[in-house]
Amino acid sequence: MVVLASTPAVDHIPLLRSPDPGDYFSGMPVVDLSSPGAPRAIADACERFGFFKLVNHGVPADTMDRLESEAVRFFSLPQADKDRSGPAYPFGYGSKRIGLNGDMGWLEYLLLAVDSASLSGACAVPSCALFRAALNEYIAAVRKVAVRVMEAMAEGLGIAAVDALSGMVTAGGSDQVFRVNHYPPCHALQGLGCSATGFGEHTDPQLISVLRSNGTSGLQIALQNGQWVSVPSDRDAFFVNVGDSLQVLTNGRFKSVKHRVVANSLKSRVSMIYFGGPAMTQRIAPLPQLLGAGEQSLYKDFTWGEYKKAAYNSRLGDNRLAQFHR
Ligand SMILES: C=C1C[C@]23C[C@@]1(O)CC[C@H]2[C@@]12CC[C@H](O)[C@@](C)(C(=O)O1)[C@H]2[C@@H]3C(=O)O
Ligand SMILES: O=C(O)CCC(=O)C(=O)O
Ligand SMILES: [Fe+2]
Repeated sequence: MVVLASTPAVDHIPLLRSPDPGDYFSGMPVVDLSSPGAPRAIADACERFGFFKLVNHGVPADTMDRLESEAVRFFSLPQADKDRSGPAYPFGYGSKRIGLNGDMGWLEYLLLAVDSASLSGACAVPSCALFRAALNEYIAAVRKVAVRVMEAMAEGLGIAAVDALSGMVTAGGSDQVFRVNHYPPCHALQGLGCSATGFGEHTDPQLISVLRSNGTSGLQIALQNGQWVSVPSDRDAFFVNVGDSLQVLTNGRFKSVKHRVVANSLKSRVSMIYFGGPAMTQRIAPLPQLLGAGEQSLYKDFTWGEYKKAAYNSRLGDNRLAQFHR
């Protein structure tokens, strides 16, 4: 991190040295979901990086574009109108503050509850009918992709029950969240050789996160050796993250990937992310089918409800799983 005499606009936002363009992720696994080799390729990418790019996923470009343009329209509203959709917690519009424990980023966002395959009936935000329709269409589609990916993960891991993982997000009471992030350009830092932190480094607590962004890069992931690399944007693809809970279910075989977003000084970034979490009472422990003879769980026993509570009491960059290690 760099310390600069910052401008008032970015006061309280951590600054990062601009990524070296040479640090683009050249070894990115790209998985074709329509190919017979997808299960093995997905499992391999989750073991090596906890992250991969997904193509040929079958979600029409229109579905993605419609939501993107409705989101852009929403984030262009006057601040007072957007604030009427707040606060962010438990669900709603938020700006710069992330979580409830003092984290800040150069972004604004909508955090939304998902109920089976659409926005939760109780979720009044956003109030615009077109935006809600675009959200519901997109959420239904991305959730299907998440289910297909989790089925492929189970197959790639050699588990006979195809729904061993996906069943956790399709079960009644599963805890699914949807988030739309907008990172405005951070003009104040143009030419200064550093960038504002859009979304600070963290791992996602859930099982799986499926992200789609516009054509503005900014997402970075940490490789297993600790090196940060930038993920080139691709508006036609999804990017899939392994979350903490999936790392535990696989007893550490799949890696929960550390990631962050760096704001661009010239262009806005819009991302939409589906987070697949299980029901609050779901026990999070290594699947017995994955434990070799005599192999013990690396983790203490806990439920998703217990883990979520601990996660929401933690700071963004904390190693949340550490307290659950045996
Ligand atoms: C600082 C925080 C924000 C977060 C809750 C937390 O206390 C730690 C985990 C964060 C995270 C990361 C992934 C998702 O964006 C998110 C919605 C989630 O489930 O966990 C956020 C939380 C948030 O923004 O509220
Ligand atoms: O907005 C992005 O590109 C990623 C944000 C993220 O990691 C998150 O919301 O958990
Ligand atoms: Fe994340």
